[in-house]
Amino acid sequence: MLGFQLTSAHAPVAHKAAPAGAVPNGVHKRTKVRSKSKKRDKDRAVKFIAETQDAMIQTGPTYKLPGAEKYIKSRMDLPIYQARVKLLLEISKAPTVIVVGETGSGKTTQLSQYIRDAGMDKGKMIACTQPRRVAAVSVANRVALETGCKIGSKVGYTVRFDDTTSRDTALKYMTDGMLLREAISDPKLSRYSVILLDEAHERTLMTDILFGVIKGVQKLRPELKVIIMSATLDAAKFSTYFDDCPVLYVQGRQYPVEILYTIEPQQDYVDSVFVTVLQIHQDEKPGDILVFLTGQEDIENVGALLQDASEKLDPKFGKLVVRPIFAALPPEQQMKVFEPVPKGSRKVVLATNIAETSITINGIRYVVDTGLVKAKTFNPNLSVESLMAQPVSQAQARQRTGRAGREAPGVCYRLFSEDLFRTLDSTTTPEIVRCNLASAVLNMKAMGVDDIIHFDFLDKPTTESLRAALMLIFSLGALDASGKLTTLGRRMARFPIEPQLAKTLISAERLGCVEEILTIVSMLSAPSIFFIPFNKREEVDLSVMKEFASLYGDHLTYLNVYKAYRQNKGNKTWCKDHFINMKSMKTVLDTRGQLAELCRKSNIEIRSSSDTDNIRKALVSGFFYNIAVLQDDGTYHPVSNRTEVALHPQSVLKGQKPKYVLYHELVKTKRYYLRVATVIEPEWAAEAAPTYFARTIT
Ligand SMILES: Nc1ncnc2c1ncn2[C@@H]1O[C@H](COP(=O)(O)OP(=O)(O)OP(=O)(O)O)[C@@H](O)[C@H]1O
Repeated sequence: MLGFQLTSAHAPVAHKAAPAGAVPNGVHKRTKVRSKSKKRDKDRAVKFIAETQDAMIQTGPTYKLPGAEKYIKSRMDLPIYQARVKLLLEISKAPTVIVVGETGSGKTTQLSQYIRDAGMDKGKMIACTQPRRVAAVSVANRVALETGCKIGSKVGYTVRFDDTTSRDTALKYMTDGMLLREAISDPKLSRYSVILLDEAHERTLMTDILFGVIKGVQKLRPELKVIIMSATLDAAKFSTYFDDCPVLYVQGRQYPVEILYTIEPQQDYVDSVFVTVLQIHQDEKPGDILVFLTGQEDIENVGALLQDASEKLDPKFGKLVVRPIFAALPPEQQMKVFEPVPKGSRKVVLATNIAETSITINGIRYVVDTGLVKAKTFNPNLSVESLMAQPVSQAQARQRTGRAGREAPGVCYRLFSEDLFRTLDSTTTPEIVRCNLASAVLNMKAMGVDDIIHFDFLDKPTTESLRAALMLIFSLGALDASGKLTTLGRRMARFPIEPQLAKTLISAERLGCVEEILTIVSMLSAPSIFFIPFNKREEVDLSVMKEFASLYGDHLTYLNVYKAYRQNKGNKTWCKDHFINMKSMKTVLDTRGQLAELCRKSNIEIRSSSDTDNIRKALVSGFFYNIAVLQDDGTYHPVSNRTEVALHPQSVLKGQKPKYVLYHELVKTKRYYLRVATVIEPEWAAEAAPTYFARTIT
C-alpha cells in the first residue's frame, strides 16, 4: 500500500526554528532560585530523605507511604526540587509570595507537598486552586499517586458537583469557583492555613475575585499564607497589587522544547493542522501529539479528517488515535485523553484551551498550536454573550508550548509566523472585563461585599457591566433598594448555578413543580445531552423532533428526554439509538441529586406537577429578562433591547415561530441566536416582574 500523499490541496506546512532565547521569560528578576539536577546530588538526597528528616522539610510523612517511593526520583528531578528550601524560607517570611517558574517545573504538584511536609500547614488544609476542573482533577490524581494515597484521603479534589475530599484531606485541589463558594459560608476561609492560587495569568473571573477576597481575609487572619503561581504572569503588576510582596523565580525547565514557526501565514488553519499532524506522524520519532483548536466544531472536523487519513496510511506508520477534549464533553470522556493508546499507534489529542494550563498528558512530545482561541465577550448593553475565535496572547502560546517537554524533550509547531507572535498581546485580557458578572456579584454580596463598585479589583470591570449585573440581581429580587442582599438573594446564593436558574428553582416551590425544574436546570447545566456524530446532525434533529419534542419548546423537550431516559432505565442501546450522551445523562443525574439535596437543606419542598403552565411560569420568574417578541418581518426582538435575533437552528420551535418566547441565552456566532427557547404568555412576565415590565414594554 502506498503511503499517504499530500495532495496539492494539502501543501506541506513549512516551519523554521525560533532563534535561541526567542521565548524570553519577560519578567524582572528579583529573587533568583537556582536549580541543578546532578545524579550525585540526587542519590545523596534520596538517601537523605529516606533516612533523615530535613531540618526545613520534614519529608518523612508523605515520602514513606507505600507506593510513594517510585515517584521519589522523578520528583527530585524537577527544577523546583533544588529550590525547595529557599522557597519555603521565603514563604515562611512573607504572608504572600508570587512564584514564577517555567511550565512543568513542578509548581502545581510539588509546592503544596513541600509546604505540608515542612509542617507549615499547621494542621489545617492547604488549598490549591485551578481555573479548570480537568486540571484540578488530573493534578489531584497525580499528587495522590506521588504521596501513595487514594484520592479522597490525604489528597482530594473539589469541583462543581463532584467533591472527593474527606475529613482526612490535607491537600485539596479545587476550582477557583469552589473556593469562592466556600467563602460564602466561611468568610474567613478558616479551614485553610495556606492557599495557592495557581495559573494566575489566566485571569479567570473567579480567580480575579478570589484575589480581592483573599486579600480581605488576610486582614482578618494575617497568618493565612497566600501563594500566587504561574509560568507567564506579569509579576510586577501582581506584586504591586499584593502590597509589594516578593516574587520568587524557579529557574530551569526539565526538558527543552524546540519552537517552530511557519514561514508563511496560514490561510486555512484546519488544513494546516491536518497536514502538520500527518507530517509529524510520517517523519518524526514516536510520541503523541497535542493540537490546540478553537472549539468542538473544529475538533470534530479535524478528527474526522485524521481518522479518514489514518485508515489510508501505509501500515508501517501505525494508526492515529484521535482523542478530543473540550468543555462541553462530559468529564469522563474528557479524562480519556490521559489514557494510553495501543502500542504502535500515535495519540492525537485535539483540544481547546481547556488543556492549555496545568495538565500533563503522558506521552505528549509534539504540540501543534493554531494560535487561536474562542473567547467569551459580554455586551452589557445588549445582555448578549458572544464566543468568537481570536488570536491567543503570548502568555497563552507559551502555556501551550509548555504542554510538551514534561517527560522528554519536545517540539512545538506554531501555525503562525514569528512576526505574528511578536504582535500578540503579551498577557490575556482578564475575564472580569469581558464577562457577564451577575453570578459573581451575587456571590460577592453573599460574602458580605456590600460596596461592589469600590471592591479591590486587580483590574476593574467596566461600570456598565457592574451596573448590568446589579440591575439583574436586583430585578430578580435578590437585592433590596439599598443594595443589601434579601432573604431570597441569600437563598439563591446557596445554589452553585446562575442567579436566574436559582430564582427559577426557588419559585418552582410556590408553583408545585420543583421536581420538573430540578430536571430542567440539571439538563441545562450539563454538557451537550445529545452525542451528535459529525455526519448525522440532520438525522438527530429529526429524531429529537419526533420522539421528544414538546409543542411548548426546548425546556419541556429536555424534560421529555429525561423522563424517557428514566423510563428506559438509561439503557445503553436506547441511548445509542436516540443519540443520547450517556455520560452527560450521568452528569445530569449527579447534578440533580446534589441540587435536590441543597433544596432539602434550604427547606424547599420537592413536589411534582404535570401542569406545563406552572413549569413555564417558574421559568419566567427567573428569565423575564430573556423574553423575545416575534416581529412582522419574522425576526425576534428581545424586550431588553432591539437587536434582531433568530431562534437557534436546533430549537424545536424553529418551524413554529410563536409570538412570545423565553430563552435561556442569547448567543452571537455568525448572527444573534436565542438558545433553548420556550413559548410563554406575556401576562406571566408582567406578573413575575411588574416593576421591570412597567418600564420595559411600552
Ligand atoms: N500525570 C502526570 N504524569 C506524568 N508526569 C507528570 C504528571 N503530572 C505531572 N508530571 C510531571 O511533573 C512535572 C511538574 O508538573 P507540574 O504540574 O507540577 O508543573 P508546573 O510547574 O505547575 O507546570 P505548569 O506551569 O505547566 O502548570 C511535569 O513536567 C511532569 O514531568
